[in-house]
Amino acid sequence: MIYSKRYASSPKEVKQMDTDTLRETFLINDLMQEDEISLTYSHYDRYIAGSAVPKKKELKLETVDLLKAEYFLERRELGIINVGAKGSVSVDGETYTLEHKEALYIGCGKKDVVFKSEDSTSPAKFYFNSAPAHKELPTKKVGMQEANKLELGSLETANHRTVNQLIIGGIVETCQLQMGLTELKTGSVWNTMPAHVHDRRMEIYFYLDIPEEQAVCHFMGEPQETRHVWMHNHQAIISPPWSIHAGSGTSNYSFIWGMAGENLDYADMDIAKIKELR
Ligand SMILES: O=C(O)C(=O)C[C@H](O)C(=O)CO
Ligand SMILES: [Zn+2]
Repeated sequence: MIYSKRYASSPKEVKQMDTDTLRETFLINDLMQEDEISLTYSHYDRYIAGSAVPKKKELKLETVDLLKAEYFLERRELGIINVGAKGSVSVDGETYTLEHKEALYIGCGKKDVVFKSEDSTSPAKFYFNSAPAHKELPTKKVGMQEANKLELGSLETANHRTVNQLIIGGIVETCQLQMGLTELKTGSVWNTMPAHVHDRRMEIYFYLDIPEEQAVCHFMGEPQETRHVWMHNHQAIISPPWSIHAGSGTSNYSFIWGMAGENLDYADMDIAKIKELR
């Protein structure tokens, strides 16, 4: 298992950071390694982002010492989205097949979570997020057809996109986790514009579908004190609750957003006016 921990930083601290420090503190660039589970534990809302790519062998989600738990989901819930080829997740012996871009929610209390690929020449690539949970809730699979879809932006402002809300109230009951997958239309490059903050929830963006040789410039920081981090395919970035999180690509792309914190209200955002960004 590849495992790391990230501390929380204050706006004052982030203001002083150079490129390397900013990347070490917020960028997650060890995801999607074959036959490995990678985990990053953030002190923001004790959120975990990780991946599992079972190529030659099945991968079991084991607990880590930091959790001081008998098993990974003893006090946590888990959301998984498959960004690779067909695979399955077995949850205490029950198997859920996940096609490309299908999601699975697993409530706390499940002891045995095992990731498998259908075909080792074309493995499944599972991206997952986990947050502390206070009660057991049913496991549920959600396909892209079941997603709650928001059509946002326009081609004129280069931000026409579909926000597919997958693990969200009304579709799946969770304790504090929300996850979804946003896809930008051809010709649109800006996600989450106008940008926002939500002091009540932290968030992590995981970028995917970025073509080879292209990249996304992710913007973070307080709305009047922004910084940027260049992102490549299958990298993720932690957004503190006080930070904007938005990006512009050199082509269109997709990203998975996941968040947790004080509430489960997706629409609870404080918009940062474009003209007031600095
Ligand atoms: O493109 C968007 O807009 C998003 O996908 C926004 C995220 O869902 C988000 O930041 C939710 O807080
Ligand atoms: Zn957000």
